[in-house]
Amino acid sequence: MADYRFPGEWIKDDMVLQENITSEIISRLESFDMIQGDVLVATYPKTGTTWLQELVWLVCNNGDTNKSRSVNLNARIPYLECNIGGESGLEILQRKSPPHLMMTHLRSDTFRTQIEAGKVNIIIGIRNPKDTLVSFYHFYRMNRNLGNFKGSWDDFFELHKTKHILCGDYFQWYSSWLQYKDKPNVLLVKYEDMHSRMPDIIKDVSNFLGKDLPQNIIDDIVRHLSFDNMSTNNMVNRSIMTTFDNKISPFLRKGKIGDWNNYFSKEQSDIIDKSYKTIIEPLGVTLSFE
Ligand SMILES: Nc1ncnc2c1ncn2[C@@H]1O[C@H](COP(=O)(O)OS(=O)(=O)O)[C@@H](OP(=O)(O)O)[C@H]1O
Repeated sequence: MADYRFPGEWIKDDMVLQENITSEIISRLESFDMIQGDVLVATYPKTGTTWLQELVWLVCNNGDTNKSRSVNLNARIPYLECNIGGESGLEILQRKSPPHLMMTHLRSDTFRTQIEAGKVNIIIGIRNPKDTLVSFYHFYRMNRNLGNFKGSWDDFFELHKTKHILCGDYFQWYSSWLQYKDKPNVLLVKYEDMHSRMPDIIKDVSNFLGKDLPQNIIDDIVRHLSFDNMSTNNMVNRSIMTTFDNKISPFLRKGKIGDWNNYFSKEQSDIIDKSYKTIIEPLGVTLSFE
């Protein structure tokens, strides 16, 4: 098999991070003061981050779909550790007045002090690992920064098995965050629930953040968040990002549950099932795969 591993300088604390995510940004994040009312969306890549960010922003902004259609999502909920266009999400955030809405793909270790202080509201997004990995595989293919990954699905699966994947191993990542899931300032949102009962999820997020939205606004948000609407909305579909080649695979690709059935062998599926049963379920979390 060809060597698809990343260069050594991309590895920090046993986790692969893009080279522009520097140790300096990470140490600044460790000491960043998060205050009452701030909201941190924490997700492993490809678990519905964008979908959840858009939902959270709309809940916090009284369902203002006009504004969300005219301002890029990265400007509304900065991606803390990522350096886009010469500045990190943290720098973008610091120009805004609080309360701060922010997103991270880092494991919880970086934010231990802020989590334990209990002020920031944390929303952890999760999706079943099989669909997550398939989505990640296509993301690697369309991402110019990742050399438009040329390997096969099997090659990609092997990379994940050796944990040599952006943001590290799915299971390790969720072990780090799910230990906090029962804290009062933490809410867990499942991608599959956003599919099956979006109005309830909007209400759960609203209650968690102390917002009370009328039914007509909830209905507007549900419509705005449909896959068809988001795929054609340039403020969320990442079509303006030059690092992504949407012709290879669109950022909003299929948006389905169970697409993994088209990729996984029985052996690959068994490997993921085993980790799911030994790592995720004992943490009190069950996920839908179909
Ligand atoms: N509205 C809506 N409905 C259903 N599914 C949606 C929606 N918005 C985003 N998605 C799907 O989420 C996947 C992208 O995940 P992320 O946003 O976490 O990607 S990233 O980490 O920010 O790069 C990616 O999944 P796949 O289609 O399976 O690749 C997106 O299609």
